[in-house]
Amino acid sequence: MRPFENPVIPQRETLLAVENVSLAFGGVKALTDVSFDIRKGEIRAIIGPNGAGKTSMLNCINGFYHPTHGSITFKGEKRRRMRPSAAARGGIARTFQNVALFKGMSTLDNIMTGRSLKMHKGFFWQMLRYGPALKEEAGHRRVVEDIIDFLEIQHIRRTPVGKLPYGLQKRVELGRALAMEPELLLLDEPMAGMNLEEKEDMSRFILDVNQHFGTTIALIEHDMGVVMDLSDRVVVLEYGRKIADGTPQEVKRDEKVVAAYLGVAH
Ligand SMILES: Nc1ncnc2c1ncn2[C@@H]1O[C@H](COP(=O)(O)OP(=O)(O)OP(=O)(O)O)[C@@H](O)[C@H]1O
Repeated sequence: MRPFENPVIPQRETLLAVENVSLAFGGVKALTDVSFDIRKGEIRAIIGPNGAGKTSMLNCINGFYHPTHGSITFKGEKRRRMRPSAAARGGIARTFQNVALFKGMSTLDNIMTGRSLKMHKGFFWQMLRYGPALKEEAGHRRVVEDIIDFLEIQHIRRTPVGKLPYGLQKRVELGRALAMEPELLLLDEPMAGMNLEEKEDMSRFILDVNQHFGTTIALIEHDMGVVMDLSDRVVVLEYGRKIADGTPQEVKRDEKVVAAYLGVAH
């Protein structure tokens, strides 16, 4: 049993609340009146068949898209519109369905880019390698080296990420998101394209991030085994609408969920 499910632990506070969110692209309704919450410290899965609106929902949460209707409240602050940079500064980091890294740069430098929002001495001073900027950079490097140790990728710290196998690129992307020291980490299909061993490694890192750093995690995942093993609660979308919400066990038994997945290959 995941610690979160222990009945003696009182219900955790809400970190993020999605309320009646709708999103349309012209005539296409990507999301219709979706509400759910993410509690502090939990792993929350967002699942559903292809085109259900999962990525659109993550994009609303981190400010890439602005809901046509509804609102998102993060740490008690309700926002109709939020820019991705403001979301990142506020503590929301994400990874993408297709790895989005600087392919020619090393693992170390890619993860270092995750620290840019934390840098007080601006780019200009960093370029001049001005004293205080150098001292600050050393501090950021220590954080990045800790993340590299944590993710067990010391052996590839100097390798350009474009030369790495896909599974390791996904791990570096996780490292870059962790470098932001997020309160809420959004993972868009973190296991996509991975073999079984890579999936097991990634699952272990996701659980470790959640348990050791207390990071709240929302993840989109198609592999049901992974969803059932990792998540505390699951929200299910179909055609842009929420059709179920509950523990993995509850959701698995839900007739609407079973029907939504019948005949859908995942
Ligand atoms: N930028 C966009 N412009 C137009 N339509 C879009 C855009 N982004 C998403 N959509 C549409 O919104 C709907 C939801 O798409 P979304 O990518 O959020 O689904 P998903 O559940 O993440 O799918 P998948 O599992 O295939 O990644 C789809 O009909 C999609 O075609």
